[in-house]
Amino acid sequence: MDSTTINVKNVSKVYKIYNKPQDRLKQTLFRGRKQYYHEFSALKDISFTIHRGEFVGIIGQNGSGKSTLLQLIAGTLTPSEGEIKVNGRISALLELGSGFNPEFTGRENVFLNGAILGISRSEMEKRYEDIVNFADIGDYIDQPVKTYSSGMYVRLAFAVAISVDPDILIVDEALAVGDGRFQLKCFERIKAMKEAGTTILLVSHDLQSIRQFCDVCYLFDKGKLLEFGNPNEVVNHYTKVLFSKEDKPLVEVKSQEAPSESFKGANNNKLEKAVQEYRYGSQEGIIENIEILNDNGEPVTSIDTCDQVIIKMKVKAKKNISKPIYALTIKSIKGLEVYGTNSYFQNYPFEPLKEGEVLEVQFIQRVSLMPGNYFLSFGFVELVDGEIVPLDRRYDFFELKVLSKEKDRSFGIANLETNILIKSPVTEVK
Ligand SMILES: Nc1ncnc2c1ncn2[C@@H]1O[C@H](COP(=O)(O)OP(=O)(O)OP(=O)(O)O)[C@@H](O)[C@H]1O
Repeated sequence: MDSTTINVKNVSKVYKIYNKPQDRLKQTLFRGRKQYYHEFSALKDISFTIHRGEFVGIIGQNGSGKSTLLQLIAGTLTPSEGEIKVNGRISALLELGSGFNPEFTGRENVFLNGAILGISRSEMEKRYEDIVNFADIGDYIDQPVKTYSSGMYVRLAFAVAISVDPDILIVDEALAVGDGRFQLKCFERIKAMKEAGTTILLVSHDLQSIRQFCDVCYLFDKGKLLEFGNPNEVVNHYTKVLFSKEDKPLVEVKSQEAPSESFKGANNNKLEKAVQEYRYGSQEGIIENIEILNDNGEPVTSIDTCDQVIIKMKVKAKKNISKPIYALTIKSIKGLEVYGTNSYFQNYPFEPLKEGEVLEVQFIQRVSLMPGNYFLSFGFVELVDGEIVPLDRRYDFFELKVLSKEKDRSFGIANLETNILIKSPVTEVK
């Protein structure tokens, strides 16, 4: 069976922008003899294929075209050029306000949505209790939707969207409106749907969720698909897009051309670098060298859980830097940010650097992490007019192996080293 669920081929979307509402009317009257609008390309020649059961994350800055794309796939917009083929039933949670009639009650909207998706009333009645339980909005279900808070609205919209057994579930940022507990419940449900073969498209500015849940991530910028692939890598690249300025684009440094690469590991062997190291920055200051040493001052690539390491980072200023900041982030192998800190967050006073100056920064770190592999990222940035300017960022530079000390089968990410005391029963005195 063909596993293709969505095929987008050379799709562009052009919006007509009218300066004044009356221009739209004039345009109709003059029937093209004069143009009262200008065109704006929201999506430019986009092509990709999504396969059955994929969990796709879509990211990009405001206005990059994400919602337009989802609406095109959902069929609520038509492309100006190109073709979209969708295989299966789509259930879409697009922007708030779409999908429900505000004058109808929650209950009425549930059945209305079912009908729109071609589900009979009797079938919807069978699902109704589940929907109400998931939404958990109490008596509001019998109130007009226009009286709902945005949180209540999302709860009901999500409950309906998942109840219709879609082949493709599209979620446009809507979850961000719900409270934390509800978001978690939604993600749990989305994961279960994915396991069952549903294809999921999620637009989100929550990069942690994208890293954690998605199989593949698409990055849009100014209407173009910049890249797609491994969520961790694409999210890393996205931070570069976010920090780049029109007048001062940041440089991407490929590992092989990285300046004075002298990273040393155990036995002084040159270490195998984390495959997906991603490096960028203005390069007006560089991270020259990083060493991870154990308590005995020996370079290590693996340590026991809860051991302390000293991470030495050598940086070089290529210009005068008045407010330098030094940063460390630890991520799990699945991309979850376990911990991040920097000298600024820790209120370390700024010590200006002169051009050519070389400095060693030490992160003294107890690694209270459960056994597993973790990525370490490093940053050398500058604060300019209250804004962070990346000089040299080295994401996922190093993969650290944390080993178990004894036969401890505790689980989780943080090793909080609980001591369990079991006391013999206390006999009560009558
Ligand atoms: N109906 C419309 N008419 C004219 N321009 C539009 C219309 N809808 C969207 N646009 C423009 O198209 C561009 C892409 O918008 P879109 O909503 O798809 O971006 P987005 O990536 O979803 O942004 P956000 O993260 O802010 O939701 C924006 O510049 C927006 O102003």
